[in-house]
Amino acid sequence: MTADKVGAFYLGFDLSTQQLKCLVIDQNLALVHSETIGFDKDLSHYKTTKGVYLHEDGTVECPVAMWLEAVDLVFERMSKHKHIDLSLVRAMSGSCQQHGSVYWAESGPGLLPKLDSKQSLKQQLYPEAFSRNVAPNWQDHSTGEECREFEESCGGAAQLAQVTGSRAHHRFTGPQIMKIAKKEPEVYRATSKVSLVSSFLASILAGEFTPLEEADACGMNLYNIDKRDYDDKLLRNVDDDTETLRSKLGGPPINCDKPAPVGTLSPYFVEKYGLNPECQIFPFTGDNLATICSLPLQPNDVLVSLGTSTTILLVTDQYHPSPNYHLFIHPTIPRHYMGMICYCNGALARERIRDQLSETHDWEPFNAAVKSTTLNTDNEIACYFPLGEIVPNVPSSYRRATFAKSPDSQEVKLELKDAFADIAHDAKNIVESQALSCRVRISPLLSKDCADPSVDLGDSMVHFDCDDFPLSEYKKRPRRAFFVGGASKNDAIVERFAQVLGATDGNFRLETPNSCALGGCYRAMWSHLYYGGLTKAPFDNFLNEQFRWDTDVQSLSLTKDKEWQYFNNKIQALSELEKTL
Ligand SMILES: Nc1ncnc2c1ncn2[C@@H]1O[C@H](COP(=O)(O)OP(=O)(O)O)[C@@H](O)[C@H]1O
Ligand SMILES: O=C(CO)[C@@H](O)[C@H](O)COP(=O)(O)O
Repeated sequence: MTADKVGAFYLGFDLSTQQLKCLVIDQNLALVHSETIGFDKDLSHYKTTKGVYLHEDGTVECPVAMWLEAVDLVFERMSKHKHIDLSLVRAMSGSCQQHGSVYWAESGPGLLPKLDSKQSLKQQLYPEAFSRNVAPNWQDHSTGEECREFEESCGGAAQLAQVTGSRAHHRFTGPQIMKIAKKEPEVYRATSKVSLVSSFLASILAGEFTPLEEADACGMNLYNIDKRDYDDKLLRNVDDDTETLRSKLGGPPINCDKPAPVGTLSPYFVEKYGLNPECQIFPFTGDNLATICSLPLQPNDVLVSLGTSTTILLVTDQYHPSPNYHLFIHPTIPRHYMGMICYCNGALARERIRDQLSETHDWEPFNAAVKSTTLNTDNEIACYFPLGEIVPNVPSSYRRATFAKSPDSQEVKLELKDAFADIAHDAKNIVESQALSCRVRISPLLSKDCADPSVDLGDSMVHFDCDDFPLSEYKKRPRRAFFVGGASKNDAIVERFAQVLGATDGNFRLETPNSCALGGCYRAMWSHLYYGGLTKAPFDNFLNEQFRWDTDVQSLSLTKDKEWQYFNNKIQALSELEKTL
């Protein structure tokens, strides 16, 4: 690239529920250092449990002062590190837990530019700068009433999803602010500005109040994605005076189409920790949105996170909202969205079957069944939901069936079963059906040109979630699939998922506990270079070229067409089976 990059560092933060993490990368995208402040351990005087206060009524919140202390502590530790010259940091960005909100008092934003480096952030900002000492956390589930009102005001869950990318959720910021306006009216009145956790941290670092970032603002149930503006009908759920609320929200969110700094680093950090006064602060976003920036994900690529839950993140140009998943504006690729599908029943459901095959909780018998080519499950389909499921939205349930296609009508007939021949069938079927559920849910989000022209699926209709689809919808295949999370180290599970999803341009596995903070580093670096005219490459091309493919991901085998086509036959059966739930 250019000489300007020589000796440059970029910082990526992640202010999550349990910790504040800061990663340092160099100009070659190599990780140079990582610093973590664990809230329960390093700031134990706040007496949080896993970073939060849990209340009996379902309220979950985090102390804002703890975050201020964590920011000073992370810089203090990094400044003592011999190998990191903080004056070489050119830019910072990062991510934070989504949906959480911080409430500034009238005097709060004005205090930010005047911070004295001889005192701490907490001494100078807390409690005066805030109208509320605690911030609602995404685990809060105390806003059932508010969610109902949000959906009713819009005509229902599907309509709210159409406008904002998601139906109403307890954790989303709109219902949370509504609850505070209703139940703590004096606090709401005393609030001059509301930040998301992401814009709060960006404001602290920039030393001035910073508006919300547009991609993260999609997690509020307040932002009209089509109009790219707050929706007055939805704002009225919180405050009849929508202009007042717009002002509290800090005006229009920061547009993600082109990178621009929200400011340069506050003199507070420059003087106190020896950072560069020209260091740029670029917008911060939500953790999932930053995760897609940690990989060279391009349109129609999919990230499959096989953690406790299964979460699919996907880059799409198709705005096809559903009450069962989320769409957010993409933080770095213009005219694109991030689709996020969360399943409750991932690893724990698989573990139950594993344990029926092995008293010692060994994955080997489970894996042998998943990989078996002789165990015949061709006409079997099943759903395993020990927990109520989000997609499809059903209570805890198990269903097993065999199926047959009637030769004349193309219809699929199910025969429900209490059990299959043995548990090995369940092992194979659970992995296949979890993956098939992902395949049918991501298809409507893939571009039309992802359809495989060599495949004819017929004209039958199927039903998933709130929509009827022609079977031809499922000719689409993602471009590349990236696997992360605990179960991604299991070859049998990953290979089966890869076969069912059918990515055309490769399957990859990566092991990193740092995704969102790393996404912040990459966004900081690309934004700095793009804004300074040092690269013209869009974010996805830039990362695709610069990415450390040799060291940071493992390339898995390509999906064979035949293996993918095998599962075409089970789509109608899954649709019929879900109708029985
Ligand atoms: N070798 C393995 N095979 C299958 N699953 C595994 C394996 N190792 C870990 N897992 C699964 O990974 C899950 C945890 O995933 P992880 O990403 O670490 O958690 P979290 O989502 O809580 O961050 C466990 O519940 C376990 O079922
Ligand atoms: O609510 C969501 C996404 O909608 C969660 O993914 C939180 O954003 C998780 O935050 P962490 O504590 O994991 O950072």
